[in-house]
Amino acid sequence: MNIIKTSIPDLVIIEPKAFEDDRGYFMEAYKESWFQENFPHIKFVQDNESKSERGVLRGLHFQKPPYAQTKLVRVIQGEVLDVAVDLRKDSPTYGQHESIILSAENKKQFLVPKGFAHGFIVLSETAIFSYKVDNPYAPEHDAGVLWNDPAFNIDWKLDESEILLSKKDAIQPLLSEIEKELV
Ligand SMILES: Cc1cn([C@H]2C[C@H](O)[C@@H](COP(=O)(O)OP(=O)(O)O[C@H]3O[C@@H](C)C(=O)[C@@H](O)[C@H]3O)O2)c(=O)[nH]c1=O
Repeated sequence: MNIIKTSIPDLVIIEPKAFEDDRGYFMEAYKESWFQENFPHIKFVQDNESKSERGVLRGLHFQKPPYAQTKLVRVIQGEVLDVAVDLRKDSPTYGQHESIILSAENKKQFLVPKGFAHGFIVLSETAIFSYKVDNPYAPEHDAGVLWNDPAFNIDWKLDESEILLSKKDAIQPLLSEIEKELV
C-alpha cells in the first residue's frame, strides 16, 4: 500500500496494491496490522456502505466531538468525486479542501481525519461507496455545512441542475454560521 500526501496535513490518499490475473483481481482492501503500523492512533469501529445514482451529492458532513470521526473511504462500484474540507480551527489550511476521484477502477482510498467535513458526488450511473469510521454513528452530534458554500469554492464537476441532495443537505448552514462552534 502506498501513502500519498495531499496539500493538507494529515489528509492522505492510500493506494492498495491490486494483483491482476486472468480471473480478475485480488487486493487487500484493509489490513489492520499495516494500518496500526502507519496510523497507530486510528482504530476503526464501524463499516458503512451506501449506493447512489448519478448526480447524488452527499455532504458536507461531520460529527462533533466527542464523536468526531476519522473516515477511510473508497468506491466499490462506479466513480465519485470525493471532497474533504479542513475545518480544524487551528490548522494552517483551515477552510481549504482537497478533491479526488475515487473509483472501482483506480481503487484509491481517502483517509479523512477528524475535524474535516466530508462529501462526495456520483459521476457514474450509480456508485457504491464504502467507508470505515473510528467513532460510532451519533445522530445527536451529526453536523454539516452547505455543499456550495462560496467560502469553499468547490468544483463539483456536474451542473447544478443534475445535483440531487437530501432534504437535510439542501439546507445545511454556511461555514460563517457554524464557525463559532468549531474546535
Ligand atoms: C451515517 C449514518 C446514517 N444512518 C442512518 C440515518 C438515516 O436514517 C440514514 C441516512 O443517513 P444520512 O442521510 O446522514 O446518510 P448520508 O448522507 O449518506 O451520510 C453520510 O454522508 C457521507 C458524505 C459521510 O461522510 C458520512 O459520514 C455520512 O454522514 O441512515 C445510520 O443509521 N448510521 C450511520 O452511520
